[in-house]
Amino acid sequence: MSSNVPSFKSLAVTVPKPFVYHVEFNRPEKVNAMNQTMWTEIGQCFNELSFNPDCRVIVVSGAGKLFTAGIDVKDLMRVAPELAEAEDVARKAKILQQLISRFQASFSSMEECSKPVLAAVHSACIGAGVDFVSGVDIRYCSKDAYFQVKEVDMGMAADVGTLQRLPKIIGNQGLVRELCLTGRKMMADEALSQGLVSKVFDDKEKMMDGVLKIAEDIASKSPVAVQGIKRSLIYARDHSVRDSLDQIASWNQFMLQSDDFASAVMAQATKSDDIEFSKL
Ligand SMILES: CC/C=C\C=C\CC(=O)SCCNC(=O)CCNC(=O)[C@H](O)C(C)(C)COP(=O)(O)OP(=O)(O)OC[C@H]1O[C@@H](n2cnc3c(N)ncnc32)[C@H](O)[C@@H]1OP(=O)(O)O
Repeated sequence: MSSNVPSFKSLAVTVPKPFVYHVEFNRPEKVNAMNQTMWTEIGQCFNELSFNPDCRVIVVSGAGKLFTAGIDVKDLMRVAPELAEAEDVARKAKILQQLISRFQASFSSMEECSKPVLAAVHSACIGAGVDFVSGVDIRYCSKDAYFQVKEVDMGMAADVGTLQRLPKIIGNQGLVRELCLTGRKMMADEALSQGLVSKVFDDKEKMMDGVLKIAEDIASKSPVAVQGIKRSLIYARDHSVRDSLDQIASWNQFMLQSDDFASAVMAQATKSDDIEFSKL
């Protein structure tokens, strides 16, 4: 295995295609429930891959029978004694503030990662799983998949991304509220028709083949173009059109001077598809 492939306890990282990194949630015996180790490692993984020049695209999936059962509730309960010992509401709140901020930073790392992140979901994607997929660039699933914003059944408002990002992915605001307020399962066909996922595959095997092909296609493009597109789309989501036009003008005043632009324009003009871009 190349030294440029990070190694973790709760995530399995491989390189199935040139420049395509596959990150697998790897606690199959606990249906990929997210314990403290996994929350920490998710942040470390995407921060590391963001600056890894051998990585151009990242595909995330779950090992075993389902994508993820959400937060590891047993692990979460370990915070209870610490809270009980804290003197008063201000001290208890500080402990929770730190925990929530750490988890939020972990799930913002996919968005902050300069490389596109594609999620391939099979079977269940529950609770924190929906927070996670709301933070990636493109979602795919298999026919047996469902998405469940389960936090309401735990007596809490989701706090690591779903309520902030899902309404910007699904256009139907009433539907977002219904999903979050009832905790009902959104099945694959509904996820497709409402734009949460881009494609539904017959089964996990076909999904992984299909998603890796899409990732390979993206990885064959200029990394200057791909990283610029990701950054600018996220910027445009959060800013006005005017500000976003300024952002891309500032970006491209540098990036249009790159070798990638010159060689891609030449390849288009000469109808050549034999083009290799430097690592970024
Ligand atoms: C600051 C807070 C930040 C984030 C908060 C996020 C909130 C959420 O994520 S809410 C969602 C919480 N998750 C759930 O409610 C799901 C609970 N699990 C299930 O409903 C089921 O396990 C299942 C996903 C439907 C799968 O069922 P099945 O296939 O029958 O497997 P099981 O036998 O139930 O599970 C196998 C094994 O995994 C353990 N496990 C399952 N889910 C969790 C979990 N969320 N946390 C910890 N452990 C979990 C289960 O106990 C089994 O373990 P054994 O040791 O084999 O008993």
